[in-house]
Amino acid sequence: MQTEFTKYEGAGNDFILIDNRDGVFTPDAAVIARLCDRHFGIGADGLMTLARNAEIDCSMRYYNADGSEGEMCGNGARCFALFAHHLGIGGETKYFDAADGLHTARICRSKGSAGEIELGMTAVREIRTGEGWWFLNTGVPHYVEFVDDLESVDVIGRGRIIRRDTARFPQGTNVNFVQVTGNGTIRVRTYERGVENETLACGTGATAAAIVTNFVLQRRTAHFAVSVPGGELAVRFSHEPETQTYTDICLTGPARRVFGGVFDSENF
Ligand SMILES: N[C@H](CCC[C@H](N)C(=O)O)C(=O)O
Repeated sequence: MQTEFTKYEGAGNDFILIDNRDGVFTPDAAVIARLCDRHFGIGADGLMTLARNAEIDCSMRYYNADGSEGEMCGNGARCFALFAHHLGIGGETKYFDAADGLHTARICRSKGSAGEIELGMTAVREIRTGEGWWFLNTGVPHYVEFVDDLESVDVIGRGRIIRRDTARFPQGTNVNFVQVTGNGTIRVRTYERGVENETLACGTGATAAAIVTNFVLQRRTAHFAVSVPGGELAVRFSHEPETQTYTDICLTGPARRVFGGVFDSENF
């Protein structure tokens, strides 16, 4: 069977998008892992399907490069919204759900294959802290640790160990190292669940890092410029210091269609 796909990237976090409104594509972990393989497949950090939804514009499902399902992906969801836009689905603001809940995505700018998208995130859950680390769920689980020099961190080596530390993080966790570079500016490097290499950006990770920075430094700053290896993201939110609640969280950043093609399922 021939399946059409489109490749997108958001700040260098790259994805295979499949329009599955006809429901013909059946996600299978081994097939997804093969499609995401950079030598034997198309190559990507993850794969997303777009399905019909009777109440809202559409539904997104996200799979990591190893074929495991993730509840949400920030960079992926911006790419997903632009993909929906390119397919002519919905208005300027898209309404869709992911496994973590409902999302809105406003297409702030769209020109040719590229766009700027403001994505509404679900409310933060499970903030907790340990010695020198923080943990929270911004759609998917995130570990956050502050460092003085981001360049010298062994992101893959340390990330691999922390990611699978199920004694502390029962569902596993994405791992973020954060350097504060100014008031409202941070740099982040992430090692994700379900991907073997360091990704160039992680949207839910950038969001988690901005929230923890606010939480730890007890600042009123609720606007963060987040620099990641693959580009620049922005995170803003409403913060209630008395109860430490974070709501109306928005992640803004780029998304771009890179190329499209067809694969033959029999080969995967
Ligand atoms: N790249 C992502 C996160 C993917 C989710 C994932 N790695 C997991 O927790 O399973 C992002 O931009 O938010």
